[in-house]
Amino acid sequence: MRIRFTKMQGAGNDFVVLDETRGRLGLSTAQYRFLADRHFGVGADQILSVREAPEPGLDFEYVIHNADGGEVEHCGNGARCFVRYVHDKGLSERNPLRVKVKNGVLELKRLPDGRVTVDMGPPVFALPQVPFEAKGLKAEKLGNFERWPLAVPYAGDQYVAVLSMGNPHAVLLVDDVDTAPVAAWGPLIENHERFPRRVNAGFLQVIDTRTVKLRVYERGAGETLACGTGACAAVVAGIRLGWLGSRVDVHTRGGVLTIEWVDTPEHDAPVFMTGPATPVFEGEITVPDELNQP
Ligand SMILES: N[C@H](CCC[C@H](N)C(=O)O)C(=O)O
Repeated sequence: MRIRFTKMQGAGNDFVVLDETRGRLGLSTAQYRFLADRHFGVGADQILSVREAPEPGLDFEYVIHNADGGEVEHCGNGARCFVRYVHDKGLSERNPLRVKVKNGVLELKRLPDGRVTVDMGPPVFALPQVPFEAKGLKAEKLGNFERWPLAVPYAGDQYVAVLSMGNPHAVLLVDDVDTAPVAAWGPLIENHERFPRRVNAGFLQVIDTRTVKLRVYERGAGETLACGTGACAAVVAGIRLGWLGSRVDVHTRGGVLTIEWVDTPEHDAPVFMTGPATPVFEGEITVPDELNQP
């Protein structure tokens, strides 16, 4: 199958974007994996599909697949690229856009300077909704949050903050992101048995109450240069743990994301993320039909 795509990146987190507003491509997991492959395909952390809105009052549906081909609930950097793509392709002039994702609706607003602010919705802390299995563990209370001792093979118990931004996150505090064991511990945390649907592992270094550095070993993609939902999860955790203020610049290896969240007694305010969204190139590629097994 011959398909057209647009390559985009948001703070170095890179995407293949597909226009499915005029019909579904019907790609299989193996075909998504092919598109993301950096040697045999286009190469990307995630594949983003732009689809017709499933119901009135919404502008589009936004569907995300990780580089491993699995469909996921959310992608923050991708959401910024989504609105840039829709406007550049003339699919809509509305700003902000309201788009349906797996677990909710996002509002995407392009700013005059070209950056995009996304209303990422509220964080979710209920462990069964992350999901995280805490049975038999004793949490460490800190600020108005808790951290859980995660047994990391060969590294002992590592305390992580656990929450969801629609997708699951485990946030670990480190002294220095540049020397943190991201490559070694990332896959061990991603595939930890206490996360039944795996997890994105964030390595957070606090510089001051308004500034952090972050590396994320992403579920289904490995370490990326930036992770939007990971930045949101890290800042929300840092605020609740008492380390951060309500507006934080997150320095990732691919750029800076600004996250804003006002903690309230119910902890259910929406998280706002602002950052870049950049088209890189247009292309066409033949996706092997023999990969189209269910
Ligand atoms: N790997 C993530 C999806 C992409 C998230 C990330 N690229 C972002 O910008 O939020 C997951 O499996 O939940």
